[in-house]
Amino acid sequence: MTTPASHARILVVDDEPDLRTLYELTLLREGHQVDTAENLQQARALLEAHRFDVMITDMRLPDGLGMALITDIKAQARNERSIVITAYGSAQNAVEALKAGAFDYLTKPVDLKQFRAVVASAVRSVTPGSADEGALFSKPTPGVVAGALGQRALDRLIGHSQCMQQIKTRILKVATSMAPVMVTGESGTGKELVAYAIHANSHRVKGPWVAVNCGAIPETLLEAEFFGARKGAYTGATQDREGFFQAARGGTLFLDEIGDLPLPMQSKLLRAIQERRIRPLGSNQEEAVDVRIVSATHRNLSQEVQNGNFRQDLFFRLNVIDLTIAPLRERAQDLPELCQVLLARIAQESDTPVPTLPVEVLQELACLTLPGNVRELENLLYRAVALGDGQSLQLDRPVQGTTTLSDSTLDALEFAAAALPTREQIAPEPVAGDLQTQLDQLERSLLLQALRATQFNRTAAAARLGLNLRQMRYRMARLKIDAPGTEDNPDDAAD
Ligand SMILES: Nc1ncnc2c1ncn2[C@@H]1O[C@H](COP(=O)(O)OP(=O)(O)OP(=O)(O)O)[C@@H](O)[C@H]1O
Repeated sequence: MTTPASHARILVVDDEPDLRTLYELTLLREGHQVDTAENLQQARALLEAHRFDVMITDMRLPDGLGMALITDIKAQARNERSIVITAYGSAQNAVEALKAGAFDYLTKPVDLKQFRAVVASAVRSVTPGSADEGALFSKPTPGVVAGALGQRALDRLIGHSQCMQQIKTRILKVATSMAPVMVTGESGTGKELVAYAIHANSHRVKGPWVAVNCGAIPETLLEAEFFGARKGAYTGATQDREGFFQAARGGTLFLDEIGDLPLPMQSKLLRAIQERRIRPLGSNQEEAVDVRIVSATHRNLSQEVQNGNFRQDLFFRLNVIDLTIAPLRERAQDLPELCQVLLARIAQESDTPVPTLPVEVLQELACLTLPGNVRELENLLYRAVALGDGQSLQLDRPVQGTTTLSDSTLDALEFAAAALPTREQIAPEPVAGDLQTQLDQLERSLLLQALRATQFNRTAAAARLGLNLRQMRYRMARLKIDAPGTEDNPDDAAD
């Protein structure tokens, strides 16, 4: 019989009897089944005999480091989620444990509320059927599989180049832990799409997705925006306000353009991440933080650290796992598929037939440096469609540089182009004749245009169309328009 996810089987490893008992009682009270060990040897024996949902281990044990258990679990491809308890101030240990595959960590002295929250989060993330005796007779652990929402988020990332395939595999791998992820890549390479796919494939998918552009917030408002503010904390604060950390509780906080954060705010963010507590402006009470942080930057942050513009300790904290997206010019094989999908989207928005993409245009595109990557490609294609005769495309070349294609790139490009579906295969469904359907289609394309022009910020898109956010949400739901952050959590999305 499999343990229900909310009543998990948990192994606690700690050499201090009082702490062991405290953790055990806390977990029993939550309805979990608990086994305890006081050293590595006992823990290994228990792990050999049973499968658990979660293992909680102290870092320092009489016969070695708790890290060894995390490494064992990883090496044996077991399903246990490990939580490591580290001494206060040993940030390095926590980061190393996360890198070694720990699900999460806690710092001593352990706050029991936080302890329960972290365990609950680990239990929620466990693949059903992975623990207890039932699992001993079950088939080998399947690989990580995306849910429907997660799959859709992955599908939005167009491209089958080696880089994109690796990125998708890594998204699935890193999604299951709480370790902070940093997504790097040039502007327009899809960092936000990747970050959202991590959220959509994590056990936090039912929680909010809050995307923040750190570079777009005036410095004086940063603290209140991040941590919230109490009524009267500053002129104009007429009521209590939630910050990003509160809004993202139980979900993912995406900190885009993290390199733009000024140094004083970097210190405050570091403290919030390290201590997992925040204090809203004007409040004398701290609140526990329960968010997973994914950050992104187009800057070279190591360089920024060297130049003294970014705190090394914060970099270290945020960059536990890094995902780097190659620029489009280094993955020319993605170009045909990207053009095809983007052109189909543009055609649908403007209710015109999908134009053909002559191979010469494709080659011309592949020669461009495209510093703005996919976003720039999108804009180029928009202009090309507008300038074209409705059948074939005409490229309005940007002023920025070009590169010469190597023979292998040309081959890859031609191969990828040949594998694309034909125009007939991707032609949109013919429009049904009735007025309401046609009006719906027109409305849909106008909403999509506004959303795309505002990076899917629904508030800004609504304003462009003279609507309020509620009307926008209603129309998007009615016309089944998905946008990053709007599925499942319409109230918690980026805007
Ligand atoms: N692989 C991809 N497949 C489909 N669309 C993509 C891909 N990469 C980027 N895009 C599109 O390009 C645009 C920019 O993507 P996104 O905002 O995720 O990039 P970014 O790297 O976060 O950009 P910035 O650094 O400017 O914040 C979006 O419209 C996105 O849908």
